[in-house]
Amino acid sequence: MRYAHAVDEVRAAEAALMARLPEGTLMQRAAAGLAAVCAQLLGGLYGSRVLLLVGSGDNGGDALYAGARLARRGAHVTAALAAQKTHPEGLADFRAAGGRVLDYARLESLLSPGEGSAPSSAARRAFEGTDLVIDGLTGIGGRGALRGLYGALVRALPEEAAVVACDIPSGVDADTGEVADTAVRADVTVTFGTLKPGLLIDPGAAHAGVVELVDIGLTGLPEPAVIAPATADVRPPRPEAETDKYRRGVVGVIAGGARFTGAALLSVGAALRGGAGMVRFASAARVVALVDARWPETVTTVLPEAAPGDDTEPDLDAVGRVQAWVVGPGLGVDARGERLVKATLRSEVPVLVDADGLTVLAGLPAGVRRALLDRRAPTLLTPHAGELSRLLNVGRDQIEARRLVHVRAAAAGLGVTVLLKGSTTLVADPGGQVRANLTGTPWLATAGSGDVLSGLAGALLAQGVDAADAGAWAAHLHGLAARIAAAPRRGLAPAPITAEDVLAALPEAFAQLS
Ligand SMILES: NC(=O)C1=CN([C@@H]2O[C@H](COP(=O)(O)OP(=O)(O)OC[C@H]3O[C@@H](n4cnc5c(N)ncnc54)[C@H](O)[C@@H]3O)[C@@H](O)[C@H]2O)[C@@H](O)CC1
Ligand SMILES: [K+]
Repeated sequence: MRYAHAVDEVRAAEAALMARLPEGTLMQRAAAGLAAVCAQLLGGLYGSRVLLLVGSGDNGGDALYAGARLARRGAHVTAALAAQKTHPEGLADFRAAGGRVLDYARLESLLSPGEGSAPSSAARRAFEGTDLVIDGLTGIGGRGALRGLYGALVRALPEEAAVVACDIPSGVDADTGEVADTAVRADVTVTFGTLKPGLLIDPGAAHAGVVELVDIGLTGLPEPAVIAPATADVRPPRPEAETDKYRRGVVGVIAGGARFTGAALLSVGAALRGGAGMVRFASAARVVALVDARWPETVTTVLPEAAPGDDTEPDLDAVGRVQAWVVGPGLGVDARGERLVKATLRSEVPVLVDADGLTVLAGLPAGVRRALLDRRAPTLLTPHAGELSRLLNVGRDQIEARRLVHVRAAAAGLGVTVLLKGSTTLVADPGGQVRANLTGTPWLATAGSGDVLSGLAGALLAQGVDAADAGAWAAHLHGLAARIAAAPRRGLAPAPITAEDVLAALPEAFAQLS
């Protein structure tokens, strides 16, 4: 499990600790950890060329002290001072260790653009041959787009050098993972005390590379703002010898309609492979026939079409007893879809609403929606950014840029658990805790993969897993399955996959759980 804390929480814990320790102790601990990771990456330090990017705050101080440690062990270290004033004691130590300083004025002239925003050839020449860059421009104090020389410096970095970010890649918002404009792309981020949410959530996570946590002795941190389960933390119930199919959990899937049938097939398949004892499926006759043919182990029910104008609630009792409902994939957003979404939400078992089911919810008057979602049993909504945009009435771009903020707002505002799909899938509880999934892969961005996720999470809900774990564990397994499908053998380059491939790889993903 990886834990991340918000910046305010880190600062409060650091302040309490600093008050008890001699001045500068924490920074020395941070710098020692940073230097150790850099030394390991470089292999031999002697004669290696290291470039420090030094900003105006303590993040720059960490980089200067770490640079001094590397210089004392024989590395050629240059500090590019991107601010007029940098950490004075750190700079003095760096100079005393024999470090070379590229001061602000010199850096400014090196970076003064030739054409457009491309780095000047002078900067390229100056940085040529660098083995390793240590990014100490901004850490948890960074706000908004990189200003002054920072952005130009980051854009002028030599491509061949390894990049180690100090605490968080500069340009990434530590609390949200937002990247306003330019941000450092690190191979490794060495972070101190605890992870920051921006290291776990895209787009920030994609800039962080491998995240190494250095213990600086922080204690008294509150409950983490974001947690990221590891594979060992994913523990779906295992059937025991005496478990029968009903006790393992029965999932009811209501999916597919006049236009879409594939979504129903994928969702049912994933529910079957997700460990449920039985899957019941209900839909229009045409979809039921397809499900019967593809998944004969499913118990199916044809839902009669309502006559125009007839808004009596569908009889879900006719489908049989279930321990959780999955409603929405390919359902359609017409009156039929609306009646089915309402009927499942009025039941007393956990409900997962996905895809068209979410669009239906978004279209309901707020009061009706609130009443439907005010239920005792767990409710899990699984939107992608577009569906969440409709639910929150916020632009899709806004959601993509600030995923953490919006998934939390949705869970708190709707009073249910919300799983936001995307490059980093996030699952938020109404209470504010968020789980981030680290197994995602861009190969998952393929039609139908969300239908697989909904069936899988539904199967976990039916087995009694709570909504936040069901969402997070399903996302984890789904990501593992996609990776297995994309690169089935070690050493193979990943290849494009379909949702069917993800479905087929689910048993192997389960096999990786301890
Ligand atoms: N507080 C502590 O106890 C410890 C802090 N440590 C380091 O200190 C860092 C936090 O230091 P600070 O609070 O000084 O903050 P930072 O060094 O992260 O950044 C703050 C400085 O950067 C400038 N700045 C912010 N956003 C900018 C932008 N977009 N463009 C250009 N300039 C920008 C601000 O004006 C300010 O001068 C941590 O990330 C960590 O690296 C470590 O030494 C461990 C101990
Ligand atoms: K940094």
